[in-house]
Amino acid sequence: MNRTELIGQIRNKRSYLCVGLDTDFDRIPKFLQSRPDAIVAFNKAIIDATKDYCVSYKINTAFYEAMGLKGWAAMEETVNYIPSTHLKIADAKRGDIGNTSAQYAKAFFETLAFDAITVAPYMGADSVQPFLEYKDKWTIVLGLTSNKGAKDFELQKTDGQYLYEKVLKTVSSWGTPENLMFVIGATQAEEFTNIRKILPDHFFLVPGVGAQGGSLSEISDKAMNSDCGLLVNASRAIIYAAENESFATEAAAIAQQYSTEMSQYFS
Ligand SMILES: O=c1ccn([C@@H]2O[C@H](COP(=O)(O)O)[C@@H](O)[C@H]2O)c(=O)[nH]1
Repeated sequence: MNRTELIGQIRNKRSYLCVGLDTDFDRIPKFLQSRPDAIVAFNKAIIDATKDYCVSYKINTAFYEAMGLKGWAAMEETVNYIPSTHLKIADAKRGDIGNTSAQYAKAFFETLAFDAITVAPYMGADSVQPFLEYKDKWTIVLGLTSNKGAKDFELQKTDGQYLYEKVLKTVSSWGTPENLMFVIGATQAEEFTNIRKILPDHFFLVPGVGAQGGSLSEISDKAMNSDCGLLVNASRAIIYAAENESFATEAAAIAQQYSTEMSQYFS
C-alpha cells in the first residue's frame, strides 16, 4: 500500500487507528481456547468487528513466534485475512547485516503479505537499506519508543542532541516519506512537537495509548500534519476488552470510541 492509498483510507474513515493483534493464547476467551484454530478464530472475529473503525492492523510477531510452527501458520492466516484496504504491519523489530536483512525483508514482504515492518536502526544504513528497496512497502524504524528504557539510550544527549534526534535525522536521509515511517511512543508526548519539527512529512506509528496510558488528544494535537501523518496503535485495550462471548462486540465498541475521537481531530 503506497502513501496516497494510505492517506485515502485515513481521510475516508476519518480514523488513523491501528489495531494491534498481540494475541496471547492465555488471554483469549476460555470458550475459544479448546479450538484447534483458537488464535486465528479470535483474530478473525476481532478483524471482522473492528475493520470499519481502523485503517491498519499491527501483528506483533513475538506472540506468534512464541508458539512455534503453529504460531507462524496462525500469523500467515491472519495476515491473509486482513482486508487489502488496511495497512498490514509486522511488528518484528528486525535489522542485521545487509544480506541477513535482505532475508528478513523477503520473509515479511514476499513470503508473508505484510505492507510494513518495524526495524531497529542500531546496526546502521546497510541493515535498513534492504527493507527500503521494496516498492510500495514501508520500513518503520524505531525512533523514540514508549518504554521506560527509552531513557537508557534514546533520551541520552551527546553534542547537545538526544540520540533519538540523531536517529530521526540520519535515518530519514536513507529513504523518503513514501517508504519510511518512525515509531514514536505515545508516552513521550512532551517530545512530539520537537519530533514533528524535525520530520514534518513522515508518518509516525504511535504505540502506547490504552494500556500504557498515552494521550490520544495530546499526540494528535502536537503531531498531526496535513496528511494526518499518524497511525495510532492500541492492542490490549481493544482486543482484550472482554473475556466472554461478547469479546468482539466489546472490541468493536472500544475501536469505535478511538475512531470517533480521532474524527474530531480532522479539520
Ligand atoms: O515503543 C514501542 C514500540 C512497540 N510497541 C508495541 O506496540 C504494542 C503496544 O501494545 P499495547 O497493548 O497497546 O500497549 C505492542 O505490540 C508493543 O510491543 C510499544 O508498545 N512501544
